Order: sequence, then C-alpha cells, then structure tokens
Amino acid sequence: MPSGQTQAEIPRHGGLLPLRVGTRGSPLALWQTRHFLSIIGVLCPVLRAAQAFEEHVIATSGDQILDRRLADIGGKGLFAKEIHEALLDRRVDFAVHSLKDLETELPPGIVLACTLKREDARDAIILGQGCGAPDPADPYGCLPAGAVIGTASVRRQSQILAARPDLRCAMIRGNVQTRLGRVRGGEFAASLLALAGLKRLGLEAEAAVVIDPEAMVPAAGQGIVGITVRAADEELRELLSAIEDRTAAAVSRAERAFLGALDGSCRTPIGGHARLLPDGSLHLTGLVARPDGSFLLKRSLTGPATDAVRLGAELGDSLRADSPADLFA
Ligand SMILES: NCc1[nH]cc(CCC(=O)O)c1CC(=O)O
Repeated sequence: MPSGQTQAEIPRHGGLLPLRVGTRGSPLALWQTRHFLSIIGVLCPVLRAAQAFEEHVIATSGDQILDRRLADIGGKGLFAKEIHEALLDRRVDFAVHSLKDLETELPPGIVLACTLKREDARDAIILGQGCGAPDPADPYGCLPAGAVIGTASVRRQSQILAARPDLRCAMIRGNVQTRLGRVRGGEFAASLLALAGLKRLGLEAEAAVVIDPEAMVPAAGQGIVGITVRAADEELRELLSAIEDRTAAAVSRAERAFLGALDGSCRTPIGGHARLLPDGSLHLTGLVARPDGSFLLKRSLTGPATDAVRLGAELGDSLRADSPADLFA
C-alpha cells in the first residue's frame, strides 16, 4: 500500500474481494439483509459483479437485554453500537438496519449511505383471546375495558392510553415471533407491532387492525431499511447512492430531522411520520406525549420536499416549545 493511502481509498468493489455485510441475527434483520442484497443484484451492476457477499451476524446489546425497556438501558443506540464498531474495525463493509432503530446522530466515521423503499409505516394491533371483532373505523373498539396491552414502546403506549385511558400497558419485548406467541398464550389481550415487520416475515394475517398514521403516529423511520458504511469509503457510498429510493430518502430526512430537533430521550414518546402528497410536497406529522397519555401534542406541516430537513426541524422546534419542559429533561 503506498504510504498515505488508506485501505478505504483502494478500489476494491470491482469484484476482487467479497463484500461483508453486517446484520443483527433476528429473522427480521436477516430478511432485510437478504432483501438489500437482492436489490443490489438488480440495481447495482458493479456490486452485482462482485458476486460474493458475506453475511456477518453481529449480536447487539439490544438483542441480549430482553427484560427491560430500551429507554431504561440506554436507548435505541444499543441495537447498532456493536455494528458500528464492526464497521469502524473493518470487520464488515456495510451494515443493514431498521432505520427506526438507528440513532439520529451516528458516530464519527459512519454515514447513512442509502435508504430503501418504505414498507407500510403503520402500526397494527395483534389480538389475543377475549377481544371483540375488529372495526377499521374504531381501531381500539375491539379491546375490552381494562384489557392489558403488551408493548415496550412508550410511543405506542402513550397514544393508545390517550385514546383509551381504561387500558393498561405491560412490558413485552423480544422479536416479532416471541411477541406473537405471548399474545396467543393469553398473557396479553393484545399487542401493537409495526405492520412492516409482520409483512416482511409473512405474518401480515396476524394484523387484525391497521391503525391510520394520523391516529397512531409511527416512529421516525418505521418501515424503512437504511444502510450504513464508513464515511471514508467513497467508492461504496457512491455505488449505494445509486440504489437510494428518493421518496424514502425525503421522508426519512424529514422524520430524522424532526427527531433530532426534539432531542428527546427514548423515555419521551415521540412519533414522526412524513409522506409525499400527490403534488409532490411533503406532509409531516409529529407527536410528543407523556407515557401515560395524560399529555399529547400532535401537529402537521406541509412544504416542499426539497426542504425536508428544514420542515422536520421546524416541526420539532414547534412541538418542543409547546410541551412541558420536563419531557425533555
Ligand atoms: N424496535 C424493533 C423493530 N425495529 C423494526 C421493526 C419493524 C420493522 C420496521 O419498522 O422497519 C421492529 C418491530 C416492531 O416495532 O414491531
């Protein structure tokens, strides 16, 4: 290697070396990784020519601690910390994430290279025993009075309790299949999950009710897969920018700028959801609440999609200004 030239500057993606992709080991993470590799195969001839991809499963702290809320153990960064380390140590060349599990401020040296086309961003209700018939017009109508809902998400908890203060929420974590099993087993009357994860795992039929994003504001980035790389790996960054989904890129920029402006801890229930309107403008809805649903503030903004980041920051600032200060302490 000539002196002064780092490994990242050597063109290596033309087919000589296998590309190593880092992923978590859950069935959903593996599905998303294979989906990403299949997209590369179709859309990115240079990477396709490289042919060899190595999947590296990386166990994260978030996968190992299952009995507590993420909010209590250091937040969503826990799903990505070990994956960032693997990238920086050059054990992998890129990594596949659920964008909603990826912190808004990435560590120095790591960048988000591209976002893939969004799967359905909405939340869905999984019904266990003792629930009524689902009614699309009244998403919570099928839940009996006083029912216990299994969720580990303060965002979902705050919104369902604001609509139905009689319900109770109890902690449920683990991967999608584990959660479904616990609802089927009768431990909870119902649970809330991202429809995107259910669809990807072929479990869409489990979604008894799909909730409108204005009624249950999804998490920023929900349903979007994001790919991280080393910032210095210009070649890979450029190749991956070619498979960027432009709509996903615009909405995720707005949602992540919104989240970043709020700077809430993950104890703060925050929802952020953007979509493109038929005229091409961007419509962003944001939510801040208290976990028990006793305070809930929801606002929307519409503006040019080219101003996604500014719109997100503006909505975040506006919600923050009108929320009790202790929510962001
Ligand atoms: N925090 C876990 C997680 N991260 C991504 C998804 C689903 C897929 C997605 O939202 O992209 C899920 C499960 C869930 O929230 O139901």
